[in-house]
Amino acid sequence: MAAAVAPIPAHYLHAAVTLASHGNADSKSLVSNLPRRGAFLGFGVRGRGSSRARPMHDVSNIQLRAAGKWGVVRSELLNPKSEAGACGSTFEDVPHITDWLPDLETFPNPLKFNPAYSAVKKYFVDDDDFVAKDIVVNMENVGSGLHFRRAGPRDKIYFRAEEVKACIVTCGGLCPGLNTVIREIVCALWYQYGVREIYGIDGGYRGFYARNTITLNPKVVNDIHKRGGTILGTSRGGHDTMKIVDSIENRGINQVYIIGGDGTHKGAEAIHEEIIKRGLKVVVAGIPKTIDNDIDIIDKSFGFDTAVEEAQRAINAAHVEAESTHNGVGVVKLMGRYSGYIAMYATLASRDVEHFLKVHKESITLKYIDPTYMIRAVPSIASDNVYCTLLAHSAIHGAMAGFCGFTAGPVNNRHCYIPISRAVEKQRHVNTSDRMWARLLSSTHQPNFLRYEKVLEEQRVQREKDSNSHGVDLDQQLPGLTASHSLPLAPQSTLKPSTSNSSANVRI
Ligand SMILES: Nc1ncnc2c1ncn2[C@@H]1O[C@H](COP(=O)(O)OP(=O)(O)OP(=O)(O)O)[C@@H](O)[C@H]1O
Ligand SMILES: O=P(O)(O)OC[C@H]1O[C@](O)(CO)[C@@H](O)[C@@H]1O
Repeated sequence: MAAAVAPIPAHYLHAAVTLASHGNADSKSLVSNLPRRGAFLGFGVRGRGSSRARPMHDVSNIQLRAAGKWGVVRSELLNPKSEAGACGSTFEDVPHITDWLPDLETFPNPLKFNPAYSAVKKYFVDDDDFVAKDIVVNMENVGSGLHFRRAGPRDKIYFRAEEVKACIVTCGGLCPGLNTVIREIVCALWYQYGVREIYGIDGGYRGFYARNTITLNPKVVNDIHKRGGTILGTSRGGHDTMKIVDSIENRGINQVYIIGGDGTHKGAEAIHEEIIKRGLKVVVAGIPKTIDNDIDIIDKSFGFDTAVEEAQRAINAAHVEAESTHNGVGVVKLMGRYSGYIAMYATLASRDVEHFLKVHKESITLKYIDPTYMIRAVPSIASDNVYCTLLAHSAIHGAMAGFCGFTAGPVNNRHCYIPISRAVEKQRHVNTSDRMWARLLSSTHQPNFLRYEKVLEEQRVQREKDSNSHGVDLDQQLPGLTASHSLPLAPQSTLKPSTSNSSANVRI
């Protein structure tokens, strides 16, 4: 039985190669202990509405109380509303429809009269609640760092049910859970806020001006969460800001729910800015979707857990194939673009990996499995379904409360409204110098690929210890690799069959 390589450092992470399994998970917790004593947070921040500054005792859910009055710098409507608070804290707020339409009427949130929700103690979120991006603190910097507006229903809303005309669009690649988000936006608008006009945009951004809309209601979406894909269709390209906003204006749409990845969100930001320029009473709400998990700030994107779960099936198959053959090697290709998270988590979850291709100058039997499109086309698993529900609810509560130009998502497990510009500022990718990577290497008994010279040195020492007892020349383990390479997959070209799900005999 031969062994194989995984994971591969971030910039190479597209394929995970699997084989022999190792146990020995590193169970160290990533999160350091939070201080037990209460921390007094008295911030001088501005919030919507006003309340007294109070001490807070739970730094994992910091609720920042406003000390001053709300104010908007109208000349800077298109920039993120960033506020500096005490202790080096920054409050990155999202736009609000009153920023450009200051005299809008407000209405009581109908959830007050909803039998399910009215029983909940303190159901409405305080307007001046924020969530800390970094919750691991030491006593000297408690409360510092970035904070985002907490998501959730507000007691006052800016839309009457009968005036709402909402639309939903899905863009970019497929991702498990898309249909669940669509379903929950429709059902929550319908049942929680009494909205009756909800439309689906057919086939991504270009559907705004090139296609007819699809009428959505709870009956139409009832079972769609059990299916993969998106009932609305999706596409890449076709973003024409002017045409899209013309279509929004002409159709009288006033709530736009945009589900997509970073490209989609850049498009959403452009639509939001054009809406402000035209002074329309229209809110744009983003729901981050990416199987790659590369959207920064939020804890995790929906569909990711489903993708990792589904990847296990391919990895298991590769493992069985490899184990059943003399010198068997299984190679599994996984999606992830430049981020590498699916490969990393799938590898860590399965541990079906061994770190080297040992060179015995004999044939290996290589089985290559490409499950990429299968992984993103499946329906979402239970945990993703629940997550999608919360995302959809966060988005509609935010839109009904007049927030806009935001994307909704969990930050340290608390749902927030994040300015789109901030969410797409940079793409996240696997960090090969953080604890998770170290955990992965240790759990799968792999060397630190980034310090190749050191690895070679360690091997040399090991070889001396082994005193040639195995008859393996370790100098030949990684043929063709120079110290500048970080990826010990020298025979990569031979490991890359042209067809998917193929098998090959490779001599190395
Ligand atoms: N910079 C941009 N400005 C405006 N629109 C954009 C921009 N980048 C991408 N878009 C639009 O967003 C849509 C989706 O973009 P893209 O294909 O990059 O997928 P994505 O949203 O990043 O999702 P995925 O994670 O699946 O790749 C396309 O319709 C594209 O035209
Ligand atoms: O749908 P397409 O155009 O084949 O794109 C595939 C890409 O889309 C994603 O699934 C999502 O961005 C990537 O992981 C993958 O590289």
